[in-house]
Amino acid sequence: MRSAAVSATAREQARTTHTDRSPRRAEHTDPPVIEVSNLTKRYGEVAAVDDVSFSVEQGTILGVLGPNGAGKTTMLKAMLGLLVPSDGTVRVCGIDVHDEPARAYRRVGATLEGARNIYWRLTVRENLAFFAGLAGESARDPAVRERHDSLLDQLGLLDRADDVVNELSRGMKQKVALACALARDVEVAFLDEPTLGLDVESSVDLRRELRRLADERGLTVVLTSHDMSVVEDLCDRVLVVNHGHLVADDGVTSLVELFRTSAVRLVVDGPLSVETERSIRAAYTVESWETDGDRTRVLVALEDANDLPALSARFVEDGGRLVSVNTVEPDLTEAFLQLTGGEER
Ligand SMILES: Nc1ncnc2c1ncn2[C@@H]1O[C@H](COP(=O)(O)OP(=O)(O)OP(=O)(O)O)[C@@H](O)[C@H]1O
Repeated sequence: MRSAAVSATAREQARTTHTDRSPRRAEHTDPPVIEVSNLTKRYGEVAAVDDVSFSVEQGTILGVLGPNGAGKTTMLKAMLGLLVPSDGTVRVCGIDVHDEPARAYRRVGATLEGARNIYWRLTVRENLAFFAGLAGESARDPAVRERHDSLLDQLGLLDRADDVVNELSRGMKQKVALACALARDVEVAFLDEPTLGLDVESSVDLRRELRRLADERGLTVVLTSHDMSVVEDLCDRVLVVNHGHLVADDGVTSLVELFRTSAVRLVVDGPLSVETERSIRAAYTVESWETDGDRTRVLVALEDANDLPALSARFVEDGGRLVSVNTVEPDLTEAFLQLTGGEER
């Protein structure tokens, strides 16, 4: 993966390019399922969420990315009506979540703190029945029972359905929490870090199930994640949040496309004079240059692949030997680092 060294121009480009290019958006004519308008939440001097607006169409899986402390959880809580915003409004299924939280809540499932909100002394199936019951649904209703069985099956929990949650592993508890969020016939699911703590297989099961629910039932999903592979693999659209601001709102492919410039990693053994280094740095965008004994590793941003032979030739003109040349394609992780300034927080 590339460093964020050449990111200034790309970041500027990204900041001025964001908004509304969800591939699904153009296909829809229905009103959006979620409408967030000028949402702001301040804690004293800190604006955890700062004047954020966006809307989400039915059946979209929306990923919310951002470094630690960017404002993702605050945004999710405000969207769920769990905290009072300093400014702005949130409508879910046309209902203002702050004016009518109970009515909005009936349409929504959520997991916010892993498996902490489920009942560890009840069995898996009893938990699902309880959460469905909150919306007036009965687990004796064959349609509800079928939904629960399907969820448990897809998440690999069917054979543990009658076990007390307390006896399950941490990852399984996490999956039960997700099943509970979807136990009612909800239209929107808000999932904070849904794959955290899941093994690879469980994470894949969960992604598959969310995709199925979005495609077959039109479930709209908003999830936060620090796992780029989950977002890249699952989400139709990505919001990138930094310091409470929306810095990007786009499809995964389009976000990666913003940083289309490829990089080339060259490893050279042998001499490389100071003059050669200077002339390469003057002619190309060198992102990193590391020398370790006789070996030099260099990362160069290259706009045009046709420049590669000339670049390689520059590295061997002092008599060195080219050990390897690899192109490095941009991915969502790189796009994220560039959009957020590559900050480790
Ligand atoms: N109850 C609170 N009181 C004061 N400040 C808060 C409170 N909740 C959040 N904050 C601040 O708001 C900012 C955003 O926090 P938030 O938890 O929304 O970030 P996040 O993007 O979810 O982070 P992480 O990825 O670490 O979970 C941070 O600066 C945080 O310290």
